[in-house]
Amino acid sequence: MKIGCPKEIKPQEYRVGLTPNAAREAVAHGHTVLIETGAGRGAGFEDTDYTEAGARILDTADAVFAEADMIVKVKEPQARERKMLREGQVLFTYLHLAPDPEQTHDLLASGATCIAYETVTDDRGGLPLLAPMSEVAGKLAPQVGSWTLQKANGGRGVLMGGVPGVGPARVVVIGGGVVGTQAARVAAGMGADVTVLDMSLARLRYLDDAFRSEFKTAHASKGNTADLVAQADMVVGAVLIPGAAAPKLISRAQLATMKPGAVLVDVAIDQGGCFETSKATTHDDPIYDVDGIMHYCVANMPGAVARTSTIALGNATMPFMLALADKGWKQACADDPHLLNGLNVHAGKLTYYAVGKALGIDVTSPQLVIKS
Ligand SMILES: NC(=O)C1=CN([C@@H]2O[C@H](COP(=O)(O)OP(=O)(O)OC[C@H]3O[C@@H](n4cnc5c(N)ncnc54)[C@H](O)[C@@H]3O)[C@@H](O)[C@H]2O)C=CC1
Ligand SMILES: CC(=O)C(=O)O
Ligand SMILES: [Mg+2]
Repeated sequence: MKIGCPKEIKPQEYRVGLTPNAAREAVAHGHTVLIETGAGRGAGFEDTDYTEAGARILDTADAVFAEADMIVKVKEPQARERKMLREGQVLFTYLHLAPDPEQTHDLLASGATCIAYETVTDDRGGLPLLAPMSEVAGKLAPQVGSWTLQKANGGRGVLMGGVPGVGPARVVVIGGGVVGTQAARVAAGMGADVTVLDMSLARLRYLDDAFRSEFKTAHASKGNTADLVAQADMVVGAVLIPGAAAPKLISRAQLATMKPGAVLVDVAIDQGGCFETSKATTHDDPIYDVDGIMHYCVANMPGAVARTSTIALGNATMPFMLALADKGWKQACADDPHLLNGLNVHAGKLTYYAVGKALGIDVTSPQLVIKS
């Protein structure tokens, strides 16, 4: 199979879909690997690293899309990339379709087969291709949130760890999954007073067992959430219902109950955001103010630490990329129900129920699609 990897074109996105190590493995499996020139540079990989791994360098994204049977990327395809997709081609990348009707319609129109990293599952109920980027974004959240809390950035002017005689910042994390756990650990490590809210009692039990000395837990009832948010200096939004649009957990009216200059970091923004006032921002212009509350809503946070993120993502995607290339997408998905859960679009049909529900589009069962 010909596997193509274009340079990412989303603003300030420096990750790349294939590392030289992944390219080397694919070549060892008998595949041809096509890399757009400069695709890896932002993550510290030169064209020569790829040619030494046995890949071929092409001059343009158009050439990569035209020749490749499968495109491996990081971010959801941008409008220009969507025009280059074609029937029969496989796209393997993050998609986040539920909050993105335009992208969904373009992918359906392309006729391509689109497998979303974020809905591939594993045996333990996890999301193995989302987890590494959630670990990164979770660790970044208190870092960017503490920067936003600084006075010059519109924040409250509160230091995360406080100083002797002055208490620490209060940080509330809503959603105690991968992002939430990492965010809570880093915020606690910075000396903040941290509480993690989750709907799942099983998850709260686990967090309490593992991290009781570092942070507190609370059930994410509306009342608890409202009380804690009103006292918070920083709130991190980290909830997920896989593949679905994020539930809105803080309304605009609630902002008036918060401390002026408090900070909302909405990591769940890639699924539409979990605060009513969230709208996606970029690394170029990451923060904005609504009613005196500072919002940070960058939808590709891990792009800021592109080298760490690229290597972590590549470690996770490699076995799935190789299965898709070795067996073809249909057989690979038939053999692995977890990979089949990643199938969101095939030949003009939507195949993921939570996306169909969010966008009001009919869904065809992925099991039916692989039998056809
Ligand atoms: N902005 C960015 O750059 C990035 C965003 N993300 C996003 O971060 C979000 C969280 O991802 P993960 O931590 O990997 O998900 P996860 O599945 O590990 O954790 C989500 C948690 O939210 C909880 N939850 C669901 N509904 C809730 C509610 N109404 N109230 C309280 N808790 C609730 C679940 O019980 C679960 O523990 C996702 O939307 C993901 O796509 C991930 C990486 C990068
Ligand atoms: C998960 C995701 O959307 C990202 O890493 O950018
Ligand atoms: Mg994202």
